[in-house]
Amino acid sequence: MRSSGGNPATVISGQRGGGSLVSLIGVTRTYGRGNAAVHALDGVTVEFAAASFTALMGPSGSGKSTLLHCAAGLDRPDSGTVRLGDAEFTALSDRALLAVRRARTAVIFQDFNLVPALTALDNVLLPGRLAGRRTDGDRARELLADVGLADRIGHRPGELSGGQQQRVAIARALMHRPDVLFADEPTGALDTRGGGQVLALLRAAVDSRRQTVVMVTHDPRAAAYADRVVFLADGRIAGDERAPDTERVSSWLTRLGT
Ligand SMILES: Nc1ncnc2c1ncn2[C@@H]1O[C@H](COP(=O)(O)OP(=O)(O)OP(=O)(O)O)[C@@H](O)[C@H]1O
Repeated sequence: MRSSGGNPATVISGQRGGGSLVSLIGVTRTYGRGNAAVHALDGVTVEFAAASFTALMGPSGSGKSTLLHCAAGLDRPDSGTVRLGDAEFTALSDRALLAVRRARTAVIFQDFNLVPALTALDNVLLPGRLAGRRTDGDRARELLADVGLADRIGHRPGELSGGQQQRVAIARALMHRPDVLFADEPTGALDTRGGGQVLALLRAAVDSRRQTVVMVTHDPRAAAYADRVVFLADGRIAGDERAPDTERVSSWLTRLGT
């Protein structure tokens, strides 16, 4: 086990796969001011290697979602640096950041974020249409088949189970071949079977497509699909576990008071 108190000089690197793809150095994010200030991230330094699967865990309010959002460029830190490859998010204009995010990242949320009026196929095609990219229906159908939904492409979200909806969201996320998939409790609303299918797809994105996955989860069984678990407590890195298993992750969480 290794840990860092968030010292910017100590970069916790994500081994496995290639070198570091995503890095945060000395990142702080504070909400509110004065006595009401909440230090959601308090000097976090961490790297995520290319083609690796990392789970972010920790007690409620420890800063997991804030870290994910800063790493994904959805939120801007107050200080510190966030990089994706050679793109320094913290130095980019909003417009340039959006362009990098659209090209190289995808985000999967707990509540799927599908458009209820659109079919599975049209949901998968929508981000490309909004970004003005060429529509590739064959690829969308292929991805829906890959996630086990070949016979559901014409169904709307309301006609699909939670697990099926999340698999549509994964097909949508994979459409533009992102380097990094950020997932915020992607199995939080699913039963064990549906959650297992989603986690297997995220694992396959890393193993077969060489993509990088960073996932917030509260579930030690979900974390066991990852190569590594980074633990947060009070906005700081509290631990870093390689090749995690359910038991070790659970004992970490007990120690952190979860
Ligand atoms: N928009 C906001 N305004 C004010 N405070 C916020 C905001 N977003 C997050 N916070 C606070 O920052 C801290 C970290 O929040 P964050 O959502 O990152 O934690 P988390 O570990 O993901 O929690 P959970 O497991 O409950 O989802 C919390 O104390 C939270 O209340």
